[in-house]
Amino acid sequence: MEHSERSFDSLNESIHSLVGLNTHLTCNWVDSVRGIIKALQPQPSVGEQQELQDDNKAYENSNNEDSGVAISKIKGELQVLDACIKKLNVQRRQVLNEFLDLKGSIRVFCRIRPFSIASQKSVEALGSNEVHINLAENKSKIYSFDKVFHPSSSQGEVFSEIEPIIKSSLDGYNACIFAYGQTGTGKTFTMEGTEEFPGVVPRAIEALFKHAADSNHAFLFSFSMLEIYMGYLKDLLIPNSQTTKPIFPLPPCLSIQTHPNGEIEIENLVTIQVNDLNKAMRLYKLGCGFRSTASTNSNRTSSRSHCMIRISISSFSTSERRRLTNKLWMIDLGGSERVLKTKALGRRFEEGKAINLSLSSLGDVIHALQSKKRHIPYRNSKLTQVLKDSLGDDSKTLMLVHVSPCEEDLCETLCTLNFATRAKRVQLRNEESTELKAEKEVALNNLLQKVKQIEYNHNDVTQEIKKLNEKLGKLTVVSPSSTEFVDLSDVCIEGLGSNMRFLKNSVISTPLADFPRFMKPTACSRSKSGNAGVEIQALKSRTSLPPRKGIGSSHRAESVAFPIEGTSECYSESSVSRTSCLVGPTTKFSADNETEFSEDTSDSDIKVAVFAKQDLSKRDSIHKKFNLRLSKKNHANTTERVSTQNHSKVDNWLQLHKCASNINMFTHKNKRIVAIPIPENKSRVRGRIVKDLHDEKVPGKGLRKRNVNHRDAKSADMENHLSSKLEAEVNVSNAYPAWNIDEITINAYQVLDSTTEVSERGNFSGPADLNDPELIMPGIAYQGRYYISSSNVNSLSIGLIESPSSSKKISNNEEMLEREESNLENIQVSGCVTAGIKPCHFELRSPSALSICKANQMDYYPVPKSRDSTRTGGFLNLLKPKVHILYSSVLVALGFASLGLGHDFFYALTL
Ligand SMILES: Nc1ncnc2c1ncn2[C@@H]1O[C@H](COP(=O)(O)OP(=O)(O)OP(=O)(O)O)[C@@H](O)[C@H]1O
Repeated sequence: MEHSERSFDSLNESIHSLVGLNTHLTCNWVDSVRGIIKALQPQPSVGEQQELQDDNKAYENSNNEDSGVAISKIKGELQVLDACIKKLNVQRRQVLNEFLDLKGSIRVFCRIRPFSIASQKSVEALGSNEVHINLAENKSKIYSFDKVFHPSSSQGEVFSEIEPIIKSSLDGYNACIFAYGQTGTGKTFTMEGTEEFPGVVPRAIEALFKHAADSNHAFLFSFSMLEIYMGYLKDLLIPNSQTTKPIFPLPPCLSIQTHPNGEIEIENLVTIQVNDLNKAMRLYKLGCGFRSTASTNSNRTSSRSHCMIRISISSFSTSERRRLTNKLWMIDLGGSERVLKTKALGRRFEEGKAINLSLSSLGDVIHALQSKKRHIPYRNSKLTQVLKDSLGDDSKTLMLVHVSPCEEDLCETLCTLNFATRAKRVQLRNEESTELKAEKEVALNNLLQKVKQIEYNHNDVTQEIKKLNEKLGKLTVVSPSSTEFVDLSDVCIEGLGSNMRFLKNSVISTPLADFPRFMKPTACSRSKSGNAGVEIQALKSRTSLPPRKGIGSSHRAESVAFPIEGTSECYSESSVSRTSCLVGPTTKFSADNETEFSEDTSDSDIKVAVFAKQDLSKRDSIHKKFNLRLSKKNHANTTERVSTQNHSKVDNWLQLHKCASNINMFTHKNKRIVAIPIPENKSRVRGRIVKDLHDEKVPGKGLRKRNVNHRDAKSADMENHLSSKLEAEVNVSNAYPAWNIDEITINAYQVLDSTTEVSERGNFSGPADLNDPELIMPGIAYQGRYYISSSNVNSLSIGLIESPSSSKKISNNEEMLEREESNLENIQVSGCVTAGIKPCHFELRSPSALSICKANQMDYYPVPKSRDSTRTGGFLNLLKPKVHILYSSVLVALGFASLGLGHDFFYALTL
């Protein structure tokens, strides 16, 4: 009370201050206001306070009880609804499957390209199922298809017919969508489309993400893209030689492997997990950019290969899916063409031949499948080998046949329709009775209605579940959805594991001896293509591997996938060497080291990889390292983290391509030489960063240091890169006498791969191989012969180190010193490299990098550069004063002639 009285005493003062009369608000003022407010509230007595606390407790308890009941009630309802959803999913899958089966497991659609006015029309669509062909004046033929698209049909209409197959693929069925047809009839337009009219592939990707989001299951999509060009598989997510700036070393070749359970995997194919539509689209565009296309007589941008997009879908609700992981293939086949008509020559001719051959093999396979033949000739082409597990009874196949309406293409149109006839027993109009047709139509309609009804119910139930989850979220601190997530996280672990089934399967111990000899390897298959760079690594590492006999138990793996440090989460099936070249020196794996191949070259395309136990554990640990295990706790966060991880990884992959596009490549005598860009502002020298030295004047020495920019490096490399065995003899001599060289260093570099060079260049600038004392030459050594013999060396650099007076280190593989122009001609370093039995000699104008790049380039000799150029430089220097005198004399003569000034004046000018 006393307190309140005191407060009231100061009320007057406080009110003054409140209305602004008191300009300085002091602590006292604040206290007094607080006191007034407190005093105005009636203070409960001790008894009252106790009562209030009891009331609160009781209220809280009753509240807790109520909410507890409500929560358990909602949970019960959720369980019922969940069961209902599962039931609906199963029903939908069954009905959709029935519907697709009735339509035929191999369905053929026909799309007629818009008519060009210049020619006569001979092909027309009749209704939505028939194509009418005018053969001659009184002759015509009608073909029936599952669906015929008129020339005016939109991309959306086409896709709406394809969408059930996309849905079916989410149910775990393997599916193949082909675009087949004569060249220039619109296959690429249908599949890829344009910005304005997106085709089947972008729409399918979008639909996959949409349906996956609508469903209550977690899906995992992995994206791969390859092409079959002239019978060779090429990864379209890796730049290749067809594109302007390929990476180096060449990516390892792709090979087709058959799992004992019949599944097909493509070894070394880059597979990237995509969690988001945009990223998937970006990858798709990236792949499209690397396709082999060329201008032909029939099409300005003719696809010269089969382009194959594979989306692997994994989901974790095992009971409702046909498979845990299934594949959706979308294939833009190369255009069939009559070589005589297209008048293709040379390479175009070969490409056309290869395309026609593989198309014919595809026709054979589909025909054999349709006729239920015992032997299906999958092995006749790479295309059918790759699709072996996705073509067949248990898969959905859709052939989108494209025809031209023009009369001049009639012959090709008939060929295309004959192909379609083989693919599906396309009946001529009268062969199928109208009654039968009508019955089928009714049945199809009924099934379609059923599917729609089920989907409608499904949506209702999903909405209900969402509402209940929201309610539950409000009632509980720990969101009920997190419990859902916990379940999901379990599934995720299972699913991820299953997606990477190779790891699980790999646990099945299979003694090496169990494999027949023909499954083993081959020097030939290894050296087949693209593995030259890897080969060195393989050879090197082989020494460190335990002898083969010692491998007691090894593990069979159909494919191996693991995420790569610092790059995309790319599941490169067995693509260990490829990925290591993307990652850097720390992640060194080589498939070749770890894989047993077949020795039968004819069987080298289909092989079973056998991995050593220790390697699997290595990969396993990588899986762990990269958080592929999701913890139950904080799953919501984890999911988010995983998804952002994936996103960033796709970004990394795309980023990597940007880097790769900066890698320049040029050829000399059919050998590939790579010049890798050096960052302009800084470069690493022996582990420390050296600032840009461009045009920096070194006091007192008259020297200019500069970083070798990319162009310089390129030209220098071009001229100085030598072939070699990994044995080199270097003779450094004739150094410029005025340059007090104290030390000559010869550094051997172990260039692992292009990425290593790009990112870790500095780390390799030390004397690399490093235990060899001959590699570093201390003391004065103007001349000498040094022998470098090491299997680990694939790049050398000569460096000259100045006397302690200047104590400037002036060389590095990346950093060259050049004299002032006037001195350039005097600096010479000559080297001699023994390449096999043929020694070759070269000279460098400056003490720049001398690189010996790559093995297996025995016949590659340097272009002598320096002698000519230095001579030219020296000659010019000699000429200079004479030219000057000549010039002055002319001036003098002109002066006399025109101005008539005195002789002495002009003479002085010449001095
Ligand atoms: N339905 C269509 N609507 C509009 N333009 C089309 C349609 N079909 C094809 N075209 C156009 O015809 C040209 C050739 O098409 P496209 O390149 O897709 O043929 P293709 O069958 O893939 O040929 P190739 O087998 O030689 O690769 C393109 O310019 C394309 O835009």
